[in-house]
Amino acid sequence: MAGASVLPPAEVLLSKRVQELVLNGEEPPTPYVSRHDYDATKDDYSTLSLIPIIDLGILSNSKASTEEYEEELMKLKLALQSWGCFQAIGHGISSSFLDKIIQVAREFFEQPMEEKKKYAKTVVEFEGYGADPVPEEGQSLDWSDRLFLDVYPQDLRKLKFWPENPTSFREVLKDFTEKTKMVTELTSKAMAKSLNLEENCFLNQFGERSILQARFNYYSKCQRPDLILGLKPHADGSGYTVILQDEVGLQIFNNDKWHTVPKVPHAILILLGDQMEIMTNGVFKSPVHRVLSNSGRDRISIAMFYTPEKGKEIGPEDGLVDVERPKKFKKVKDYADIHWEYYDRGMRALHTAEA
Ligand SMILES: O=C(O)CCC(=O)C(=O)O
Ligand SMILES: [Fe+2]
Repeated sequence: MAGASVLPPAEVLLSKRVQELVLNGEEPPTPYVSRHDYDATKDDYSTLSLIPIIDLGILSNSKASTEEYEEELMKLKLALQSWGCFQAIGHGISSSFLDKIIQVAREFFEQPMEEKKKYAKTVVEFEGYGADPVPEEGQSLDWSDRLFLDVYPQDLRKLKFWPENPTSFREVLKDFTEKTKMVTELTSKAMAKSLNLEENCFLNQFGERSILQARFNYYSKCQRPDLILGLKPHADGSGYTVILQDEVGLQIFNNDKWHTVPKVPHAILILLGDQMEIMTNGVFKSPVHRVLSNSGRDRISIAMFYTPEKGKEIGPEDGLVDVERPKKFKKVKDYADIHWEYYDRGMRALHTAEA
C-alpha cells in the first residue's frame, strides 16, 4: 500500500476515479483497505451459493392455481425468508436486451476519462459519475466507479447526468426503466401472493410515484483482492433492488458465511432492501451483501433500486401482524435518507424502524 505518512483525505481520493489509479499503475491507497477475512487456503469463489432460481413466468398469471404455480410461489416465499434474494428467470426481458444494456454500460466506462467526467458529480452528491458521497472519517472506500441516475418518475430525471455517448445510452436506459418497472410489478404481486396477502398491497405501499434509481457499477481489476473490496458489506435501503451482473463477485451473507451469487445467464437477481423487511414485518429478510475485487478481470453490474414514493408512509402489512408475530416495525417514511446517514458511518439503519 502507499506508505505516505500523511494520508490523503477521502475527499481528495474520491475526486479521482479508481479506474484512473489503475491506468496510472498506482498502488491502492490505504483508505481502500477494508477486508480482514481473507483466507489464502480457501478459494473466495468456492461457496457458489444455492440461491434459489424462480421462474417469474410461471408466477405472472396470478389467476392460475396449478400445482406448478403453487410450488413456484412456495419456492419464492422460502427464498425470501431464508436468503432475502432470488435469481429470476422468465422475467420477460429478452436476453439480447440484457446483453445490450451491459454492453452499453461497458462502452461508457471504457471511454476516456474526460468524456466520463462530463457527467461527474461532486464528492457530496449522489447523482452522476463518480463514487459514493464521502463517508465519515475512518470508513473505507470501495474499489469501484459508478454512474448513479434517477430514472423514474420521469420528471425527476436530470439529463445533464445522462451520457450522450455511447449514443444509444439514453434510449437503452429509458427502455430498461420500463422493463424493470414491469418486473417490479410482477415481483411485488408474486411476493404478496406468496404471503397470502392481497396482490396489490406492496404496490400500494410503494405508491404511484415509486422511485427507480439506476446505479451502473464498474469494478476495476485490483492487485490486492485479499485486502480490498469492490463494495463494502451493506444491506440496501431500497424496497428491493434488481441487479444484473456480467461476472461473479457479489456475495450474500447467510448462515454465518459469504455465498457467491453464481452467474446464471440472463437471470436477474432480485435482492430485498430494508423497506421490504419492514413491510413484511420481518418475515422476509434484507440480506447483507458485498462485492469482492478481482485481480484477473473487471466487472460490470447494474443495480436498479426500487423505493417507495417520497414522503409516503410504509409499514408492516396488517395481514402479517398477529399475537404470535407482533408488530416488529413502526411506520416510517423516507427511510432511504436515514439509511444513507447510517451507511456513511458503516452501520445499518434498520433498528431505527423497530417498534
Ligand atoms: O455490484 C453488485 O452486484 C451489487 C451492487 C450493490 O450491492 C449496490 O449497488 O447496492
Ligand atoms: Fe447493495
